[in-house]
Amino acid sequence: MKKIAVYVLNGFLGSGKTTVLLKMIEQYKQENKKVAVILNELGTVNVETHLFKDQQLIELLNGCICCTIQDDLHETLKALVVQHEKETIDVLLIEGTGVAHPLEIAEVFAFEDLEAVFEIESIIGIVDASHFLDYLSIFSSSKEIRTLLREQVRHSSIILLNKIDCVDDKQFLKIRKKVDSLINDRVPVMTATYGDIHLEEIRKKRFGRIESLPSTSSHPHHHLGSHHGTIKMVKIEYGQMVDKRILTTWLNNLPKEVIRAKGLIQFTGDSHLTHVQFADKLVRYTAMDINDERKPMFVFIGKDISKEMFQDFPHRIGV
Ligand SMILES: Nc1nc2c(ncn2[C@@H]2O[C@H](COP(=O)(O)OP(=O)(O)OP(=O)(O)O)[C@@H](O)[C@H]2O)c(=O)[nH]1
Repeated sequence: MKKIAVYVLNGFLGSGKTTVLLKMIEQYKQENKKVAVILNELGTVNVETHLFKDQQLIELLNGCICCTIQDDLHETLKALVVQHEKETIDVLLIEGTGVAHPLEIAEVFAFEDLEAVFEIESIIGIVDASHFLDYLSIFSSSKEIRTLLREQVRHSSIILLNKIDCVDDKQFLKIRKKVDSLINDRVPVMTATYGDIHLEEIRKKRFGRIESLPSTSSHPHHHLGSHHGTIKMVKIEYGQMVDKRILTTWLNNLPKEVIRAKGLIQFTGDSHLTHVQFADKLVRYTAMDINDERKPMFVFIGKDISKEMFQDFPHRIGV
């Protein structure tokens, strides 16, 4: 039986994992490949299911598959093995949470029952070129986040510097130098804007067997414990229409502990929902299909955040 090729997409919050994932799915579809996707979210909800129309999507929610719900990943993979026996799955794409440790995802594949069926082709470490250096600065981030960022880069087998459109040549060289200092020279570094990578390039640069992934052998079943213990997700459900200008101002003034936010919102006067993204300190809106009838909601991800911090959310932006 042909093995299922596995790609783990890893990278910090908002770095562009979903963007890259969608580009990869699109290309595999053009090649008529059967793709399975596992998407992991820290919280109880995935705001972005509408982006995966006509795609088998397995959502693992409410924890990190690299630690707290690693068993769920194992069970999901076992179910995929059963599915693979009936209809061949060519590729499995796994998107970790923005705070996942890549090796702890990869180590699940070392179980004997899975090793025979899956082959990790690459751990793609997606780096947000627009904010990587900022996040690594002691003035902007906690030690915990800085350590996690370095670990995510160190344990990737391909680095993808995304959001290249947001940096000039000088900044790019600085980021490249920093990334190079964290990886060994066997690890290829690619660049992308909105995840515009070509599968052919990714395939050429793959590492192949899990044993040869950087540092895997020096990390045998060793958990990093609290590497993202204080990163929390808070969900807010919101029934009213929202004024766009007020929401934008509110998001732009969120406390710095909030690293990422995403949501579905109905703006005043609209009959459709809008997908709201707050990443790398920028707010982006995308109008959604009028037939999407999900309830408006918002999730916030950040260090030591709590629901109380957002208690006045509806009063502030409701009209
Ligand atoms: N300017 C710019 N924006 C980008 C690029 N790639 C992604 N984005 C935007 O950055 C935001 C975050 O991208 P996602 O793909 O959702 O990031 P993610 O890593 O999946 O985020 P998490 O859900 O936090 O894990 C979205 O609004 C994207 O449209 C890029 O190359 N350039």
